[in-house]
Amino acid sequence: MQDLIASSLKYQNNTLSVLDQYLLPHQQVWHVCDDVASMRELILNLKIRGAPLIGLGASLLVAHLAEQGMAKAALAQAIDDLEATRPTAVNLMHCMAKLRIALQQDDYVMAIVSAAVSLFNEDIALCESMAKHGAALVNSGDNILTHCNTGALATAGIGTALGVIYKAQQRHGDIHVWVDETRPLLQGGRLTAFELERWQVPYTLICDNMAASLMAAGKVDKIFVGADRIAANGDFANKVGTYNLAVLAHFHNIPFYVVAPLTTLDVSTACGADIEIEQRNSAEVRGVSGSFGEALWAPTNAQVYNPAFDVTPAKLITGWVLDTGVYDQQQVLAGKLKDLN
Ligand SMILES: CSC[C@H]1O[C@H](OP(=O)(O)O)[C@H](O)[C@@H]1O
Repeated sequence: MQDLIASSLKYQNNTLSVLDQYLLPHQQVWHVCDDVASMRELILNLKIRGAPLIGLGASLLVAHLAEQGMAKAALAQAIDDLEATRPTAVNLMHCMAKLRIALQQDDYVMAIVSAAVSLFNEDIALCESMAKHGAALVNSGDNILTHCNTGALATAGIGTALGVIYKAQQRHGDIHVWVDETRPLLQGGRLTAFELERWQVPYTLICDNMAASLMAAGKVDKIFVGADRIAANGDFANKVGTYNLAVLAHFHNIPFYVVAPLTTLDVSTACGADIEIEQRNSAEVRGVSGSFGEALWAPTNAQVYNPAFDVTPAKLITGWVLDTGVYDQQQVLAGKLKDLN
């Protein structure tokens, strides 16, 4: 398989490597990955994360295993096991479905490698398209709020929502970004801040509970977020805390945009209530340190609720920025997204 290089995923000299996003920004550690168990561990612990990227990482691993001579039945099992790793982001299921089709071909090794390479290169192009459409919505001097991390670290290209912000800054040169730290795993404070510094985009880091007062003070002009799964009616699942922002934006009449590739649309899921929300372990909320895993701040036995995502209804969304264009609420509530699939 040809060399493929992205910000946090690379296939070089027949070796698949993943940049450990859990350790960023203070440590940059690349892990070589050559088996299903290690890819599952990397995905489960958000060392590789981001809806598009986990699908691409899993796909490149399957292609690598196919080239290494893994038997057809074992490849089918690998696809099943990888697909089962995290339930909410549909990109993983989309990629694994493509590989299952490739596995049925006579020359399934070539077909799987070709599919994995196409998925990777397509993602780069999808990011550019989303960024172009989304940047057209940004005005000079805008203060944009974003949540979690949706940049190059989470994709093979420049990102989804953060790709829009990057392209808008290239166009205007004078935007500012409010960065939600995004509890509990701090993808915003750790990863989005890291990327915006790299891109020299001015930003201010905030705690998630500060967004409301900034909106009340008129300091937020637009909100752009990513998505893990968009239902047929336009509802979408995204990092927990997104729904908070949508309700606040609606109250304060602030444009709220979701940015995702069309492949994040899952027309087989009718509405947001049908999206499975991944429940994660309590240690992430309690905070764990030290070799004994003692809680950093909450009592060790605290009861914890830790959904990784929440669902935002279509009625709170101003626009859906896809690689195919921007769709407003009237179009989506009239069923436009189903026509796109
Ligand atoms: C372009 S990434 C989309 C999506 O994935 C992130 O979730 P996680 O960090 O748990 O992988 C987050 O919800 C982003 O908006």
